[in-house]
Amino acid sequence: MSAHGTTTAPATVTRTVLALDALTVGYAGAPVVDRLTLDVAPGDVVALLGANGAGKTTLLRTVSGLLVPRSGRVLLDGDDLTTTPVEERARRGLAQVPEGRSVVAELTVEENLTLGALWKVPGRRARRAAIAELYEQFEPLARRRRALGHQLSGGERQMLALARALVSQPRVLLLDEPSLGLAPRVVAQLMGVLRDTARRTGLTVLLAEQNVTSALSVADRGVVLALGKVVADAPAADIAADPALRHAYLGF
Ligand SMILES: Nc1ncnc2c1ncn2[C@@H]1O[C@H](COP(=O)(O)OP(=O)(O)OP(=O)(O)O)[C@@H](O)[C@H]1O
Repeated sequence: MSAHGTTTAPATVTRTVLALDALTVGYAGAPVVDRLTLDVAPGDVVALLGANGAGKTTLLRTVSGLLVPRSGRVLLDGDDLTTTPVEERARRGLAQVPEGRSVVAELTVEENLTLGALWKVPGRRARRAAIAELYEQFEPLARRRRALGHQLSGGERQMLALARALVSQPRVLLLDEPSLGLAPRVVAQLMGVLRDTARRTGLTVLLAEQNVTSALSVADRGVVLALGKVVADAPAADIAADPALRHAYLGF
C-alpha cells in the first residue's frame, strides 16, 4: 500500500528490443509464417529451430525487410518498421547475415570489412579502429586479411560474413544457417566467437539453425517453429533436455 492507500504495481519492466506481432507471411498459397508473435529482450541470443521448410528463413527475411508480411507488425524499440525499407532498418541497427556467406569474392578480407563499415562507421580512422578490434576476436581473419574472398575456405567466408555484419555495430543480428556445410570443428569455432561477442557487447541475436545442438549451445532461449507457428519457446537448456520435443520437431 502506498501512503495514499492505493496499491502500486511492482516495478518490474520487461524490456523488448524486437517484437514480432501476429506476423503472417507467405508466397503463393497458404501462409508460411502464421500469426507468429515473439518478443525478444535486449542481449538475448534466440535459436530459431525447426525442420526444413518450417519458416525460419522467411521469418528472418521479414524482420530484415526483404519480405513484406501479409499482416502483423515488426517493431524495433517499439517503432513499427513493418513497411520500412531494408536500408533504413539496417541504419536503425538490424543486420542480417543471409544463408550462403555473401562476401565479395574479388575483394580482400580487409576490403570486405571496410565495405561493411563504410556507411555505418564514419571516418577512416574510426573504421580502421573498428576493424582492428574485430581482428582481435576473429583471429583467423586477421591472418587472412590480404586474401581475396574467393580464396577463403567455407569457414573463413562465414566468419567474414559475420564479422562484416558486426563491424557496423548492429543492435540486432539476424543469422541464417551459419553452420551450413561447415566441418564440426569450424562450426564450434564460429559459435564460440558468436557467444563471446554477444556476451561482451550485449548484442541481440536471432539465429536460425538446422544444427540444433550447436545453436542451443550458444543460445539463451530456443524457439521451435513448425508450419510457421511457435510450438515451443523455452530456455535453451530446457529444449536441449526435452527428448519428446526434439523427437517431434527437431528430428533427433
Ligand atoms: N521464394 C519462395 N517462393 C515460394 N515458396 C517459398 C519461397 N521460399 C520459401 N518458400 C517455401 O516456404 C516454406 C518455408 O521455407 P523457409 O525457407 O522459410 O523455411 P526454413 O525453415 O528456413 O527451411 P530451410 O532450413 O530449409 O531454409 C517452404 O515450404 C518453402 O518451400
